[in-house]
Amino acid sequence: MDKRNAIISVKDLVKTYDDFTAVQGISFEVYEHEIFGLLGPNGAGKTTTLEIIETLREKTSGEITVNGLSVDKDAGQIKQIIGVQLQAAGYYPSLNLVELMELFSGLYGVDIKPMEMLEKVNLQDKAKAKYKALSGGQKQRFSIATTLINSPKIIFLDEPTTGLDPQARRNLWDLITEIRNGGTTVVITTHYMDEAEQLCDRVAFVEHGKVIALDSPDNLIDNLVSSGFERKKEVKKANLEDVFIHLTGQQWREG
Ligand SMILES: Nc1ncnc2c1ncn2[C@@H]1O[C@H](COP(=O)(O)OP(=O)(O)OP(=O)(O)O)[C@@H](O)[C@H]1O
Repeated sequence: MDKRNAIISVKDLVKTYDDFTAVQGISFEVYEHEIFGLLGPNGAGKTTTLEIIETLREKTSGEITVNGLSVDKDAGQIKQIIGVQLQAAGYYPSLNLVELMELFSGLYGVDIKPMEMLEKVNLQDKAKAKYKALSGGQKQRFSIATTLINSPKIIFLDEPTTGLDPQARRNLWDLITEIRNGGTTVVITTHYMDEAEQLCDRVAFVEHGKVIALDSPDNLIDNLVSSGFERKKEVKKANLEDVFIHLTGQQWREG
């Protein structure tokens, strides 16, 4: 197989906060056009790692390139080719979604059609709504739309489905997959292993600031099984989440 093209390369990344080392020499590559998951317990160092790659946080040491650009020398250029979810606090309460899109595109210095951006995330019917009037899933979709404003090569999604119901989560998985299929590389963090299994092409498990495993979900599961691991309880063909989806349907919820 041809070697895949690495769009992000992280080598020996270290981050210390005073005398605490949050990231202890992490190395990994993210390939172009994949959905790459950073998984691990609370406090493992995932957000710190993402924010350093996004050039939003200083590293202590290590080498990082994004599309061949160095975070040390080319932070401005990196910002132009990545999409990052903005903090909800930036969504001025008196503006509607179209106006917010216009505001953000102005900040990025790009000319976009707000309705087209909202259509991408199926929020065209909410164009005149204020952000605070959206449901949790709609807020996340809007936030993902804002990452796409500058037509980025890579988007970073930090726990995009936390707090959402099973339908809204699955809808977001479809959306994230569509974005990837459109040619954008996606880096995501999540605490949901079913999500990582469904969505991610490859995942890195981070624990105490180190990568302890990195592979496709399939390979990681197969390796565990071949080591002799067996689930204690026999798995049913469906789970309670399947019941939820079966009962309530899969369509977008606009209520
Ligand atoms: N600005 C900071 N100053 C000091 N310590 C920090 C700072 N930011 C993060 N940390 C610490 O670094 C460690 C890693 O935090 P980080 O937010 O990267 O973890 P995470 O893997 O994203 O966790 P979670 O899954 O809870 O979001 C934690 O112990 C955290 O308390």
